[in-house]
Amino acid sequence: MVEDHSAGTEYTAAEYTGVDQPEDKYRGDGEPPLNRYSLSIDEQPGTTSADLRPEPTTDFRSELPPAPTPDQLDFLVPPPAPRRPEPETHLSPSLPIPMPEPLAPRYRPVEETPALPEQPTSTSYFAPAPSVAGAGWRTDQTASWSSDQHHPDPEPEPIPVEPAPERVPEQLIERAPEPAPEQVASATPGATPNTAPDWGVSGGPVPGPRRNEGDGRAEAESTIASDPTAAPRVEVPVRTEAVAPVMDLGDAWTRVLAGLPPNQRAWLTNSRPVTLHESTAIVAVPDDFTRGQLETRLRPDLERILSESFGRDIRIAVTVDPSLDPELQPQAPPAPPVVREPLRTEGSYQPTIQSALTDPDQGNQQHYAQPTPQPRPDQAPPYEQQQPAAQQYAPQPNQPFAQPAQQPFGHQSGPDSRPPGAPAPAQPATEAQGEARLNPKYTFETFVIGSSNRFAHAAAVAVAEAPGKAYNPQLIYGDSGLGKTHLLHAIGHYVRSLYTGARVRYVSSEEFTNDFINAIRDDKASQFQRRYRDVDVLLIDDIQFLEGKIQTQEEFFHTFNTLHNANKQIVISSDRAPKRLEALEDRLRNRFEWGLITDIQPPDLETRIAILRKKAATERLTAPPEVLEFIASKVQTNIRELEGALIRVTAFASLNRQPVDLSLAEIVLKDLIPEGSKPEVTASMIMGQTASYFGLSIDDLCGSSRSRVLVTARQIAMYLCRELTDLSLPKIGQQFGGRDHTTVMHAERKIRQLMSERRSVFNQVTELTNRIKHQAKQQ
Ligand SMILES: Nc1ncnc2c1ncn2[C@@H]1O[C@H](COP(=O)(O)OP(=O)(O)OP(=O)(O)O)[C@@H](O)[C@H]1O
Repeated sequence: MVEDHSAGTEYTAAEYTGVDQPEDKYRGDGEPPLNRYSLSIDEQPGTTSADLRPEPTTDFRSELPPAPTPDQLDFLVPPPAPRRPEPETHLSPSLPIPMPEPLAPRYRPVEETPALPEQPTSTSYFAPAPSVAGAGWRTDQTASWSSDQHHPDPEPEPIPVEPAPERVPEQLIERAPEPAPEQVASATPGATPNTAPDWGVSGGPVPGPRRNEGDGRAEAESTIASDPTAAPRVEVPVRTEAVAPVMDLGDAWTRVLAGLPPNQRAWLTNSRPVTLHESTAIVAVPDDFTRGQLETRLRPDLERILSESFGRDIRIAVTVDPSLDPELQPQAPPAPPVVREPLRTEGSYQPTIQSALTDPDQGNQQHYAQPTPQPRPDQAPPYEQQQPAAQQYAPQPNQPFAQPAQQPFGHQSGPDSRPPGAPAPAQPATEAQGEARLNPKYTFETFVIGSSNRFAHAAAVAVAEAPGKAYNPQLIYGDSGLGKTHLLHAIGHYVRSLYTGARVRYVSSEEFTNDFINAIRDDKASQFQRRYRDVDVLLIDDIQFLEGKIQTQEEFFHTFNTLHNANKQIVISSDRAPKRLEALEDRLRNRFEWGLITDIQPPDLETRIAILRKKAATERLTAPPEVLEFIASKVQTNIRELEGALIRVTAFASLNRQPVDLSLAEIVLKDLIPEGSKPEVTASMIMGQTASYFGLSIDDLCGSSRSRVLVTARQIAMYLCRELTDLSLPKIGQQFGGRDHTTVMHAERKIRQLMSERRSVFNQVTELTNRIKHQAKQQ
């Protein structure tokens, strides 16, 4: 069954082929023959939202959230009301989806939840959590902020080693019996030996609770240490006999430089320590590649030396500051597009996706034009600033999910402390739009429903209609390219169209991580918290990216709790079911299972055809039905790849000034989709083939050179990774020297565009695809 909400009705065979054809029931047990445009329906026109509920026999999948254990509820203050009765959380595939209930908060609404600033600051990274089972910081030395995705390069590129600025005498590092007097003096400027400064330790036992000295900071370690029930810490030995503790990150950094072997120290040539916040040392590096090296290869040694220097556990967080790159400085254009720079906090805050979509150098903004014709000024502003959401995305009357009318979003109690029914605080439309950061193309109207995504879609609609009430959180998982991001954005648009002033924020987990690091670095904790906690709906994409990032998980845990306690909606996407997110903390995974988990499966043939048809219409690509069906029959698992195939076919026709027909499509797709089982293509195959095709090295592809040939080669390789592998954007970015995911997004768009404009690029992509697939088949 395939539905298209853009017209408020479903696709019918007649609509698709232009002739009247009898409706055909979707069989569900196989795919219809190719010579039949059997976009069958089983619903009648005039469908309402109730019709979006899945039929009892559809193959949607849900996971039954387990009942919470008492310790999961302990942290809630006030103690939670009894959890919702079973039927509401334990969905059975054989039941229709329960539609949102008017008042079904999971927990008794907090009477007067204090506004955020008054909240006990001990519920966040910036002030540690109360002592809760499982809520303490992990202190084992293997804990790290970075993903466990290691960069594949075996060794760093040889970089001329510069002498360390100040070499600390060997004996101070290894076994100095007593701190050298001058060392102590420099390490504790203005401090008496007995004074425990904010960050430091005196070398004695771990101090007891020592909190809130007026600046909102906290010592998580102290909290844990004072809690006799806390898990034993894996201590970095406080080597007061061997190493004089330092109080200053600069001094500690000097020891780091002195203590590393030359090949490792080379990576720090242009790096600089920024600040020490609690147990986290922020280090700035010039580029993402170096960041990758620090986060993977150098991390153990860096953290060991820093921990020894301070006499307590120190972890590093690495941030990118391109101004540290001496090569880039003279070439910097007046207003360079920030592609690889992660999110910054206040002031220089750059919504990464926004910049990628709207930056003239980063692709075609028209590409993201609102698909539904909108009255637009000649000079269209960035999409976030186009119109108030209520006008822009107001659902059409015949849309089945257009049930609630526009209403203020403020009827729930929570940290915003708005009285029930009070209108939302005045919020400039442009600001609200910018905050949400939604791609206007990803709406429910442009989302094609089939049996593979019906449940996820229906739940998403329900969540958008009753945020914080229907299912909270909602978690959507599925393989790459199946529409998770699309659904998240669609929820955001729809909420904003239904509730005036609703504060919606979309963020990828990678951006959340970068934002968090930068907030610590810049001491902008409260802005960070406001950004993610003062929202009505938080949409967080690709949560698997948080795996292994212990402190970001910690912060997200508190963000989640704050929002959930206030009945604010959280929607999460993941490439796996929560149970399989092994490197996420249990308490987070448990919380993900509180709400509703829906998966998205690869679409069936009918849905694929409908998606192609929709894509062709929105991109104004002309392709006859038999070509769409041919493409849909060839590309079966990934919708992004499906769209890519359509683009290749139409680009080829456009370059050759030929009509798009079946024979042309066969030629173009012959090598793109080989017969038989799909060979597994890996990123390293793509990078290897691309490098040799262009006469480059893999290091060139990963490096920072921006020569024209290199940029094109790199972008083609990224495009092919996106099209031929299941790797997510951040993972592809990692492969290419730790680049930001927006760089990959940009590359994908750029190559799609260039393929239809430049024959050379089209040929290069085609030839490379052939070579890569050929190699994959051999293996
Ligand atoms: N049901 C659908 N109807 C229309 N377009 C779809 C549908 N599902 C996916 N798409 C399109 O496929 C492309 C990939 O989807 P999306 O980016 O949402 O996938 P994803 O699951 O988030 O992938 P990843 O995990 O790799 O980020 C997008 O252009 C999206 O609009």
